[in-house]
Amino acid sequence: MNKNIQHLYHIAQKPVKHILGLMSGTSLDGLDIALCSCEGSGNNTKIKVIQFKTVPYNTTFKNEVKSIFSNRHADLQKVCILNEWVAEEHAKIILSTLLEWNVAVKDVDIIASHGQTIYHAPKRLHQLPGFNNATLQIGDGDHLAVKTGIITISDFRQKHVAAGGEGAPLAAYGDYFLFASEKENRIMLNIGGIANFTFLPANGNIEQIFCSDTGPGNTLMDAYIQNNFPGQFYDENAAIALKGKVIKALLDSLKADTFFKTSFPKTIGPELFNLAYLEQALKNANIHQYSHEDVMATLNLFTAETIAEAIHATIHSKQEYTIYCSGGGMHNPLLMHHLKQLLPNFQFKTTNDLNINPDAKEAVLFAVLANECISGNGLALGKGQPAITMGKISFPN
Ligand SMILES: Nc1ncnc2c1ncn2[C@@H]1O[C@H](COP(=O)(O)OP(=O)(O)OP(=O)(O)O)[C@@H](O)[C@H]1O
Ligand SMILES: CC(=O)N[C@H]1[C@@H]2OC[C@@H](O2)[C@@H](O)[C@@H]1O[C@H](C)C(=O)O
Repeated sequence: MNKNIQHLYHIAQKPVKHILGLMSGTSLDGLDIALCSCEGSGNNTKIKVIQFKTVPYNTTFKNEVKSIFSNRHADLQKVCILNEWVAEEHAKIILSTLLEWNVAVKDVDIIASHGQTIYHAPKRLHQLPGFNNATLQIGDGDHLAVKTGIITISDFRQKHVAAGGEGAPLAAYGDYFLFASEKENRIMLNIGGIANFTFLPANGNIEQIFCSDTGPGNTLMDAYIQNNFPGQFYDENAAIALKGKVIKALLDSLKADTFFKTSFPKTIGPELFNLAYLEQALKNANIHQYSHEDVMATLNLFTAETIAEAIHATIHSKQEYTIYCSGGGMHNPLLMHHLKQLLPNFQFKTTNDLNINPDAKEAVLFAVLANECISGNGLALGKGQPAITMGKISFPN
């Protein structure tokens, strides 16, 4: 038997595995690294985050990835080169972080790497007859495995597309295993570049469980800041939005896209929600003069309203639900203020209350998916989400 298969077989049977979950999201702020201990699989999964860190990307990394990110006219040679380069950069970050944590490479069983999405093209976006949903993540797993010496599971989204999904959001699988409760109705709300939520009613009816994007999280706010406030990456503590007034006509125009009327589950990315989208909304609303502060105030409320409306559209009963927040947007005080106003009957907590650091949640999700890939079985959730295990396995030699 190939020694790698033998080694993997051994890992798959370990009562406790150490899995390094990696997420590089649409915000391009940094690489989230969560070292997790995983016990069991499926509904019996128990995860502890032993270490977590977001390693911020330097300007070169951001600029290189931005040159192709959600860009239909990207240079194909650049795409080819970056697929390898992103993995090399991630491998360097992993090795230096393990050193900093004093964790030996041999003590990590598996790397679970999301990679970097560079283009996400569900059918509703590309609308090309005869072509299916498609999504592309770079930072190839083979390079990570060879450079780190650790078995790597990567490219989780392709199987979801192959089995009839849109390749995202995948959070439902991890959210169900880690956070479903028989006592409490839960909504797991992640506000990253794009916002998404998982619906977890306490009735135990797996058919009802799904996860969907709601629209922009921070992506439009971040893009506007980066374009108009040189040197700033995001609206820290909503300092700029708090100085502005909402432009109602712009808000209505931003909300007019058919994405918001499409049924769940659905996904989207900065391929739609970008500065061109904002420009078009300004044009449609006939707005020619405005302050940056007013635009930021409007974008902030736009994010909040589209999240709240998606949650209202899902929950028809009078039952109580608790919203567990995660992702960088939960640190935006104005956004959270709006959400609490718009969803007055909901309790707000964070995944910290469920023992998972909210900034680490997505990296933990990929650790869970890798654990399922080697030790679990496919899971059928509701709304036609495919019953599959996900990820491709790369050996170091
Ligand atoms: N103090 C803060 N004030 C306002 N916004 C903040 C704050 N801290 C973080 N953010 C926002 O959170 C963003 C990062 O969020 P996160 O790391 O969850 O995104 P991501 O993982 O890249 O996204 P995705 O889940 O879409 O892939 C920042 O770009 C910023 O917009
Ligand atoms: C294609 C892609 O990378 N999508 C991401 C993105 O970031 C948030 C949202 O858009 C979500 O759909 C997804 O990530 C999370 C981890 C998911 O699949 O659940």
